[in-house]
Amino acid sequence: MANQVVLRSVPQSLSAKFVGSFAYLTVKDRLPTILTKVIDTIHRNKDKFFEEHGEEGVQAEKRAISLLSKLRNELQTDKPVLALTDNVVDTDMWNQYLQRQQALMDDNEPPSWFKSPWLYVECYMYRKIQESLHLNPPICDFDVFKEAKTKSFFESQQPIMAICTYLQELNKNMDDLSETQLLEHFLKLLQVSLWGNKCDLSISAGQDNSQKASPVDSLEDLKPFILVDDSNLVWSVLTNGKIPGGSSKLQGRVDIVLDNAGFELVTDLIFADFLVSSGLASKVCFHGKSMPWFVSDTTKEDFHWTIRQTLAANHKWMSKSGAQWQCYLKDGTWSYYDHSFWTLPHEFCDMAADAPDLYATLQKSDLIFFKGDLNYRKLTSDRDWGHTEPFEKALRGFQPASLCSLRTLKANVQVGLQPGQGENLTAQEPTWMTSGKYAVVQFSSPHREQ
Ligand SMILES: O=P(O)(O)OC[C@@]1(O)O[C@H](CO)[C@@H](O)[C@@H]1O
Ligand SMILES: [Mn+2]
Repeated sequence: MANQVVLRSVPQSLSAKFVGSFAYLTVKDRLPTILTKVIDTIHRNKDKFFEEHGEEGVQAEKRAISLLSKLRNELQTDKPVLALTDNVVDTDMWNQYLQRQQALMDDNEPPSWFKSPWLYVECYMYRKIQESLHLNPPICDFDVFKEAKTKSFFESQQPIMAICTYLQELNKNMDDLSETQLLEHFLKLLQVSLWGNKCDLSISAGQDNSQKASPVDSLEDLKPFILVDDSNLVWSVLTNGKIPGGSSKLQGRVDIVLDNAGFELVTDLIFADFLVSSGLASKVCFHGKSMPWFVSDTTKEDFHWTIRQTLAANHKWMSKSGAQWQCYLKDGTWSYYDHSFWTLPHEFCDMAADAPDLYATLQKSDLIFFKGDLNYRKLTSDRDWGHTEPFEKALRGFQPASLCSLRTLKANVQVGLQPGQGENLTAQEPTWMTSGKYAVVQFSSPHREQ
């Protein structure tokens, strides 16, 4: 009974079926463009495939491109979404999900690109890119987005140096900090990690070669764009409910569900370093993607590559930071995990039932940070919620531990706002939900008293 009431009160999924919506424009314009870039990347790497696998590599390249061109055509002409055929670890999960989507369709129509939920078809596109490679074994490990991720890391060297310098200076003085100073630094580094999610991948972009292009310097100007700021509740968890002046640190386990590689990943590593070196946390578990995903998302390879590059940098504080991070990984203070659930199309409220092992892992955490926009869409089931609906309600029972979303807005779902706040923003700036200019630090806890 109660379940039926909950089901009926869930708003509909965002979808390209709403012509003119952001979902519609993404499926119509952005996804085919991404597919075209993927095809181009594979083609440009033809010589590499030949060098590595001979003629077989070239044939694999041709077949993969042909599958991807077919996919792009199916997308653009709103053809049915097809079952996967690559027989790998998550294939059955995807095909079962397709059946679930089928059951949701009116008049027994097949799920399709413009009629099904946006979250589903967008995730499906990235999984289909992977299928086109899985079906062509010599090139199945090729990361079609690697070049873009690498470029974004190298283009952000200036702010990366600045933030590593900030971290190392802070670490030197950590023992002398008062609780109030610790809180100040915590807020700064949390916000650096938050704005690291901005779509251009670099907070200091456009300030060209200025030496003082530190992400920390921009924070004050960015504050008005944080629409919900629950940082005090996050701090409260990390200090066992003590406000500044007290001296109780959680020293527990923090999990970070990562989003993008490049500059954002570095800001997450910096934040994680601070949490450990300040004693606020004793352990940090990172969660990344087990396949190339949404162009810039972090895979295991990206994670370790980034740390190696930071260590190898010709910059004292960057290099010191990288060395410290290697040590944290070696001694188990930090650990990296991936799980196929993160690259499934499921809303996170499905996790307890569909990936109970991952849910149980997260339940062991004291505080989980979810980075970025896609994680927010999955937390809130990517539905058309009213802006004043409570975050807890949109989570629909997903509550493995205290959690905090650090997200810049790049899709039109936003809950937990004050009455009138969303309407005012819409009146002033119609694209406020998709421009990446605004952000939220949104917290929820199973132990929350209010
Ligand atoms: O999760 P992220 O990296 O912050 O953003 C992912 C994203 O770029 O992809 C989708 C649009 O195609 C949106 O959810 C969002 O804008
Ligand atoms: Mn991403």
